[in-house]
Amino acid sequence: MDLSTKKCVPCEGGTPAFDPKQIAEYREKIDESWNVIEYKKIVKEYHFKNYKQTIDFVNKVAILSEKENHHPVMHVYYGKVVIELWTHSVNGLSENDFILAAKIDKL
Ligand SMILES: C[C@H](O)[C@H](O)[C@H]1CNC2=NC(N)=NC(=O)C2=N1
Repeated sequence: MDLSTKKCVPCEGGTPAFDPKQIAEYREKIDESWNVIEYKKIVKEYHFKNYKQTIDFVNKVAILSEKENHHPVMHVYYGKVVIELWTHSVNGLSENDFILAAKIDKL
């Protein structure tokens, strides 16, 4: 199943965050360059030639996030963006995080 073809869906309140087994399963569905941090979030660095390309990418991610109604934390540097994904409403990881990761990697 190509996660990038799925749509993020609002998390019902009370939905539990993914457990380590689910995280391991979904981890295999996204690029290996994503790192799982303490079973709480997934993080990936993107590198660019200059600041304009960096900001162009950030804007594309912002537009995608609005469309999916699922938003990453983005740390923006001169030629690098560090993207952190987790689901705030469950204070951990959900399928939405892995869907958005797959979509971001296709931008
Ligand atoms: C009301 C709105 O749907 C929610 O606040 C959405 C917005 N974007 C979100 N993004 C992320 N990463 N986690 C959320 O729980 C979340 N919730």
